[in-house]
Amino acid sequence: MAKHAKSLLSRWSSRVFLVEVDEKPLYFRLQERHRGERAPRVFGRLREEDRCYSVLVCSGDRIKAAKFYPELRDKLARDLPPGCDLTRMGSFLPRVRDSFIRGYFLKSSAESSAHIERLLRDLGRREPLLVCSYAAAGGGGQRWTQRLWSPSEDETVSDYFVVPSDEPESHPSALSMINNDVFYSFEEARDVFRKCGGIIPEAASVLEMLPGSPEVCRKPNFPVIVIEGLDATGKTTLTESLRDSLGAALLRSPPECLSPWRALFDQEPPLIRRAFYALGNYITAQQIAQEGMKTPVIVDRFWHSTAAYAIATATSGPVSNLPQRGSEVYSWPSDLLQPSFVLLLTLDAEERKRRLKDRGLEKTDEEQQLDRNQLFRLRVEEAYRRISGPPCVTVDASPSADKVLQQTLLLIRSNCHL
Ligand SMILES: Nc1ncnc2c1ncn2[C@@H]1O[C@H](COP(=O)(O)OP(=O)(O)O)[C@@H](O)[C@H]1O
Ligand SMILES: Nc1ccn([C@@H]2O[C@H](COP(=O)(O)OP(=O)(O)O)[C@@H](O)[C@H]2O)c(=O)n1
Repeated sequence: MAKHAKSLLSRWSSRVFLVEVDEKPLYFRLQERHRGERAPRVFGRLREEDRCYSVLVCSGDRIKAAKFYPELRDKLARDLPPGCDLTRMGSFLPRVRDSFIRGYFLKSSAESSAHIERLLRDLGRREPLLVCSYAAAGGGGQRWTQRLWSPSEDETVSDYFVVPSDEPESHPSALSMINNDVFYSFEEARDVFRKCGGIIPEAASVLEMLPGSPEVCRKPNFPVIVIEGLDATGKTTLTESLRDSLGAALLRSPPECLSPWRALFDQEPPLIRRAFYALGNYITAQQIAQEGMKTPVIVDRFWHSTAAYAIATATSGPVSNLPQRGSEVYSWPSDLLQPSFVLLLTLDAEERKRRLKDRGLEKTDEEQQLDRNQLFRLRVEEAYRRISGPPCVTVDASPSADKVLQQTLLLIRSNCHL
C-alpha cells in the first residue's frame, strides 16, 4: 500500500469524518468497540440493506490530489448507478494542520452495491484512494460499521463502529487553507507552479514573468490606494476616475502580463488557481513599487480579493463556518508590499445585479456562484472585513459614480495626505 495511505491509516480511528448535506457538515468518528451509541444522523433514515461508501483521495502529491479531486467527482457522477446520492466529504485529525483529506460520500440501495464496489475497486487501482463501505451492524439499523479497504491491494484493512462526533470549534477546512487555498509567501506560490509544470505547460510561461524575489526595491514615496469589492460594485469606474483626478498611475491585479493565461488557470483547482492570483499580486507589487516612486498609485484588486475569495471558497455553509476573527488565515503575507489604504466598495445585492446586467459582460463561474449562493457571497464579504494588514475602509458604492468619487477623494485626501 502506498506510503501516504499507510501513514493515514496509522491514526485512522483518531480521525473525524464530515459529510456535507446541503452545505451543512455532519460529523462522525470511529471506535474499535461498540458502546451502544445510536448511528449518527449522517446516515439518515436508512434501511439495514442500504449501503453507504466514502472515497477519499490520499495522494502524497498535493498537485496530483488537487487535479484528481474534481476529476473523481465527474467520474463518479458519470458512472454511478441511478438513484445513488453523491456529496462532498472530508476527514481530519482535530487541530492537526494539513491533516484534511477530501473525498465523496455515496448513498445507494443494496441492489447497486456490487456495481459500486466494482467501480470503486477499479478506480482505486488506478488512483490513490481509500475506500470505506458502511453497513448496518444490526439493532434495527441503529448501529453502523465502517469497513476500510485499499483497492490497490484489495485488502480489507479493518472494521470500526461509527458514532456521532461533536462539531469542532472551527470548520476543519481551515486546517488545510494555509498555503493550499491562500498563499502567505511568494516561495510557496511559486513552488506550486514549479511542481505543476509537468501537467500544465503554461505554468512555465507564468514563472518567466515572476520577479527574482518578492522583495520590492524600495518603499514607494507616494501613497498606494487599493480599491476592492465584489464584481460590478464600480471598481473599474472609480479607479479610472481616481487616476484622472489624482494624476495617479492605475494598476490591476492580476497584472496585464498574466492575462493570456488567466482563463486557463481559472479552470484549475483552488491549489493552482489561488497560487496564480497570489503570484499576480507579487508581480503587481513590483509595478507598484516602481510607479510609486514617481506618483500616487491606484490598484484595482489586490491581496484582499485573493484571500477573501479563497477563504470563502474553501469554507462552506454559513459565515460562522469561516475561520475565527484574528486567525492567521487573515494575515497579510510578510513578503508582500502593503498599500497605504484599502477601500472596500459595498453595494446591496439587487443594485449590484442590476449593474452586472447593464454592463452586459459574460458572468464568470464565480459571479454565478455569488448570484446563486447567498451564503457564499456573505462569506466573501465577511472574509474581506476580517483581513488584517493595511486599514480597510468600507465605502457605500450605491450613490452616483460622481458622488462615490467625491466621497472617495475625501477619504484619500484625509488619510493619505494627498
Ligand atoms: N456609482 C455607480 N452608479 C451606477 N452605476 C455604476 C456606478 N459605478 C459603476 N457603475 C456601472 O456599473 C457597472 C459595473 O461597474 P464597474 O466599474 O465595471 O464595476 P467592477 O469593476 O467593480 O466590476 C458598469 O456598467 C458601470 O457603468
Ligand atoms: N488580486 C486578485 C484579483 C482577482 N482575483 C480573483 O478573480 C476574481 C475576479 O474576477 P473578475 O473577472 O470578476 O474580476 P474583475 O473583472 O471584477 O476585476 C475574484 O473573484 C477572485 O477570485 C483574485 O483572486 N485576486
